[in-house]
Amino acid sequence: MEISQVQGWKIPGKTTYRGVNYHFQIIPDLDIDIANKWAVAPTDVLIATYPKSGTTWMGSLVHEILHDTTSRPHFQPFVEMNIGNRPCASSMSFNGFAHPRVFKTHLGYDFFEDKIQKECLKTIVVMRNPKDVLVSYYHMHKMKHLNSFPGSFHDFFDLFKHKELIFGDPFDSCAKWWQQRSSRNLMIVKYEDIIMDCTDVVRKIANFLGVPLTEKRISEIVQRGSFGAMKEAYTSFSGAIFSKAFFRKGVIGDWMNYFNDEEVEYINNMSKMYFDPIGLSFVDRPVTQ
Ligand SMILES: Nc1ncnc2c1ncn2[C@@H]1O[C@H](COP(=O)(O)OS(=O)(=O)O)[C@@H](OP(=O)(O)O)[C@H]1O
Repeated sequence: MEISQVQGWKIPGKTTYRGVNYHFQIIPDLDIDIANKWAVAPTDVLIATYPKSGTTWMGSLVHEILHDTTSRPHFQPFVEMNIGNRPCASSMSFNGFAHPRVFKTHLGYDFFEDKIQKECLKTIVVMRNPKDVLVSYYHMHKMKHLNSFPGSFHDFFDLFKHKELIFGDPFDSCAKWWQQRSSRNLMIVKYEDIIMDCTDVVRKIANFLGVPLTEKRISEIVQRGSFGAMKEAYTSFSGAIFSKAFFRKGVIGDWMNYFNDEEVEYINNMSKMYFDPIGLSFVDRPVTQ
């Protein structure tokens, strides 16, 4: 399929702001209001990601660390958009949630700079290797709620090359967050590290959030955060279709089943350009331990 044909495909309600595409559910006064409406409480936590990088997973781990709950699944509101029937945080003026409140966002660092640097908003950023992100994002676009993207993975890759993806370019997003990695209130976690050693990641997050956890509780959180356990909980609550959007394969390296040689070369060059100079790298193949 030609890219021109795929470009005829309509991203539902696409709106563009400062050269980046956003989704229709995003509130229109995006530029000023989202962060401004938010009176940050000292215990608030923001989980920031480029889509398909492990947002739901981190949301669940953080919720369990903070709230010590046994009920599931947990849904944290997105700052900028409604998911299903759940209102976005800004439409509720960030009130009405149990403290400590946990919010999610796919927006970039620029939107939250003041909140993080001046108001000490604790922020956990999850990043994932962009190759697997693109494959996961492609599968999400195949779904009905994103107008069932009609093209192949290669067509989707072209949208990425043309900087047409919703929420912009994964390289831009990761590079901007990574450059802030020494900020006191910011913690960056790589999806691949959670896969490889979830216990260590849970311990570090608990430490960052100032929550003491017993070893028993840590292992419970890790077990409840496993792909199988989470998928089961979400499927029984929301049905298989919804659950498939957020729990598809959950592995490192699925990109190898989709990328052609040119795409591998293109994306490796992007990594050289964006990530090498700032010392950011990702594991992008399964690691045998
Ligand atoms: N517990 C656990 N373990 C391993 N992997 C997991 C887990 N939970 C979610 N996932 C994988 O994360 C991908 C979805 O990312 P997001 O939650 O960020 O999606 S979204 O942006 O909120 O739509 C999606 O990746 P892919 O499987 O590659 O599509 C999910 O399967």
